[in-house]
Amino acid sequence: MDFLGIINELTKKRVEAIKVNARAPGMLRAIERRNSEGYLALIAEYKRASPSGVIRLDLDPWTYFNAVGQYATGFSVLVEPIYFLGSPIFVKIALNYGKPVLYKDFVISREQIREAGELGASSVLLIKRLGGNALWDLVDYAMDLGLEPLIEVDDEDDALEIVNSNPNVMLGINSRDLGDLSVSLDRAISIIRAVRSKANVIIAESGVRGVNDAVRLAREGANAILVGTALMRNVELAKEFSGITIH
Ligand SMILES: O=C(O)c1ccccc1NCC(=O)[C@H](O)[C@H](O)COP(=O)(O)O
Repeated sequence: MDFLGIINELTKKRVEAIKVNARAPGMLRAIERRNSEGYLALIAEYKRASPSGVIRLDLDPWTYFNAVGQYATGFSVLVEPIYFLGSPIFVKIALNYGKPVLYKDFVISREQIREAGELGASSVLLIKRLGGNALWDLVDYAMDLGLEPLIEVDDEDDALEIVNSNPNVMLGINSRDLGDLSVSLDRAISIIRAVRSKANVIIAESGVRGVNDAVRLAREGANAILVGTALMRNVELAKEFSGITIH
């Protein structure tokens, strides 16, 4: 098939996605359900690039979601267009698979949360260090729109502040320091240990390279792992990640 034939087929699929008008199922309940079955929940992230560079451009969203969908509890979709080569259309495409969908951006405004709701996402990422004093207003606004906030932290003090303020929210613990972009699973595990007795649901984000990393996080009390790079590079890992038990 020549390029025009290929792009014509892809464009037809994209147009179909644009027509989708649906709300994805809830992320929190899906994680709790997977945990009740005795397994760590996997949130598979569609991530084409990052500030470190291009990850994968030859893996279209349909191929990715088809490959990981049967093993993932939910999807995370980057919509940030500059560093991550993301797009809101990827959220619409993810809706086709009947799974919860996390709208992933650097959210600083109600307009972005409104976009997440209009697209049909289940959940929206709110980064504690980015939200600052507006964080709880953004949390309330998201919940008013029927979205589940995932509040992300990368240090122990912020994690404790969140779980002491609202233990019922989903807490994302990022092993990536959003200041210097260093990644440390040990730091994430230290934060998990500090809050696991108080947190409702802990999602360990970033730096999961393989099964051993995921098993460590499960043993320390993570309810879910959010994996991007490793899955974009090898979608076969989804099956392995989905079979990790929690204690
Ligand atoms: O992924 C990055 O390099 C990054 C840099 C700066 C801010 C945020 C960044 N990532 C966003 C994420 O939260 C990750 O995409 C997600 O946790 C998956 O991480 P990974 O499995 O390590 O790709």
